[in-house]
Amino acid sequence: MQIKKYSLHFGKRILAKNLDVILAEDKINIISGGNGVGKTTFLDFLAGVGPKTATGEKIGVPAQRDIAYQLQNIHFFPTLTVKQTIEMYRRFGNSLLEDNESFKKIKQTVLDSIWHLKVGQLSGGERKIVLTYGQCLLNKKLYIFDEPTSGVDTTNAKIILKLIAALVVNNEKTVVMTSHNLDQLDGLPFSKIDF
Ligand SMILES: Nc1ncnc2c1ncn2[C@@H]1O[C@H](COP(=O)(O)OP(=O)(O)OP(=O)(O)O)[C@@H](O)[C@H]1O
Repeated sequence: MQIKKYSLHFGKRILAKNLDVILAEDKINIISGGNGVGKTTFLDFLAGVGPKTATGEKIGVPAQRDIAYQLQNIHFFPTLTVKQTIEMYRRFGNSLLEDNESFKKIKQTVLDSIWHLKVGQLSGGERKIVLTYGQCLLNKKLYIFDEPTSGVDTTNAKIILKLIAALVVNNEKTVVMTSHNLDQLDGLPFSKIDF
């Protein structure tokens, strides 16, 4: 997948001009850069929900129905239990993926102990883990995550990233995410795109 001549401006403020971005198919693509450089807006553009002032030619980017996009500040049904939430994702997605070691591990170490709690009762980090687990179950071609590990402790961040890596390694999906913490990606296949 490739974006040619990506440009973004807000009024007179130019954030990107004619950038060419190639997305690796076999690695997690990390959009990296300081606060406010336009990382989230690029993800919005990729997902087809960006502002009109974000433009560029998308080559090989799938249709919106084949894209899973997890926003940074997740809003979800607080009265559903974790079990109900995951079961909903299972219906939409590919529950066979749960046989993967990373899925099993996160289920056992995190999800099982909160399985019957309501999403509204969870901590911010726990909520993120539940929803990232669900997103990874979806059967899409392109997965976009905006800072999936922010607010998550180091141990759980590693587990989440392994889950995301399983999409590219075992499942041949394209993954794009933003992160301010590249150290967490040590040992995982990733390719950095600087903004
Ligand atoms: N609708 C808008 N009108 C004007 N400026 C905007 C609008 N939306 C975003 N911006 C500005 O564009 C810049 C890029 O925003 P964006 O959310 O893409 O940054 P980011 O790189 O993801 O930052 P962070 O790392 O802090 O999340 C910011 O300075 C933001 O204030």
